[in-house]
Amino acid sequence: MTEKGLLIVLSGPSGVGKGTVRQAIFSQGEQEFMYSISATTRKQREGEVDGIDYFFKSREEFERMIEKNELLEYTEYVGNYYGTPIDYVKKTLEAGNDIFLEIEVQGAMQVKERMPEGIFIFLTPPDMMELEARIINRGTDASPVIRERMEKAVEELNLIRYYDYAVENDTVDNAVNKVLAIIKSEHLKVSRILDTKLRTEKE
Ligand SMILES: Nc1ncnc2c1ncn2[C@@H]1O[C@H](COP(=O)(O)OP(=O)(O)OP(=O)(O)O)[C@@H](O)[C@H]1O
Ligand SMILES: Nc1nc2c(ncn2[C@@H]2O[C@H](COP(=O)(O)O)[C@@H](O)[C@H]2O)c(=O)[nH]1
Repeated sequence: MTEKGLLIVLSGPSGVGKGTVRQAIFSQGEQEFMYSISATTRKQREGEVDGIDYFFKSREEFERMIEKNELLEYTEYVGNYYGTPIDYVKKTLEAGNDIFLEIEVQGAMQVKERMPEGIFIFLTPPDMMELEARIINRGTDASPVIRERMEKAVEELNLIRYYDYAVENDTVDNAVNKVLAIIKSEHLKVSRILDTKLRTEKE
C-alpha cells in the first residue's frame, strides 16, 4: 500500500509573503511536493499565466464548479472568488505525493474541517506596519483594496490559534527554512508511526 502524501497548507494575511515564500521553496527544486493551483475570478495581473498562477474563471464558471462540488474549499475574498480544485489534491495525496496549498485564512479553516490531518502553517508579519508596507510596495492594489486587505488581516490574525504552526516571515530565507523544517519533522513523525505499526503487526 502506498503511504499517503502530506497536505501542507500555508496561510496568513494578504501581503505577508505567502507567494514569495512558496515560490522560494519550489524554486529550490529539492522538494517532491506538488502545488495546488487555485481557481479565481480575479482579473489576471500582468505577468500571471493562466494554468500556472491560477485558473482564471468567469463568475459563472466558478459558480458551476461550486455547484458540481469540484472545490475542496472556496471563499469570496475582496470581491472575487478563490477556490481549490479538489480532484488534483485527492489524486496527488493518493499517489503518495505531498501537496502544498497557499490560501487565505477562511479557506484554510474549511480545509481543516474536511481534512484535519493536514499541516496548517500560519505565516505572520513582523508587525502590522511592515505588512502594510509590503502590500503598498508590491504595487498591485489600489488604496481602497489595500485598506480592505489590512482590515481583513486583523480578523485573520485572530484565527492563528487554529493552526499547527506559526512562522514569522522576517526574512524570506528564515521563513523558507522554518517551513521546510516543519515539513521534514512531520514526515519523520509519519515514518515513526508507520514503523511502530509494522513492528506491532509483526509481533
Ligand atoms: N520577508 C520579506 N521581507 C520583505 N518583503 C517581503 C518578504 N516576503 C515578501 N515580501 C514582499 O512583500 C510583498 C507581498 O508578498 P506576497 O505577494 O508574496 O504576499 P502574499 O501573502 O502572497 O499576498 P497575497 O495573499 O495578497 O497574494 C511582495 O512585494 C514581496 O516581495
Ligand atoms: N481560500 C482560498 N484563498 C486563496 C486561494 N488561492 C489564493 N488564495 C488567497 O487569496 C488571497 C488573494 O490572492 P491574490 O492573488 O489576489 O493576491 C491571498 O491571500 C491568496 O493566498 C484559494 O484557492 N482559496
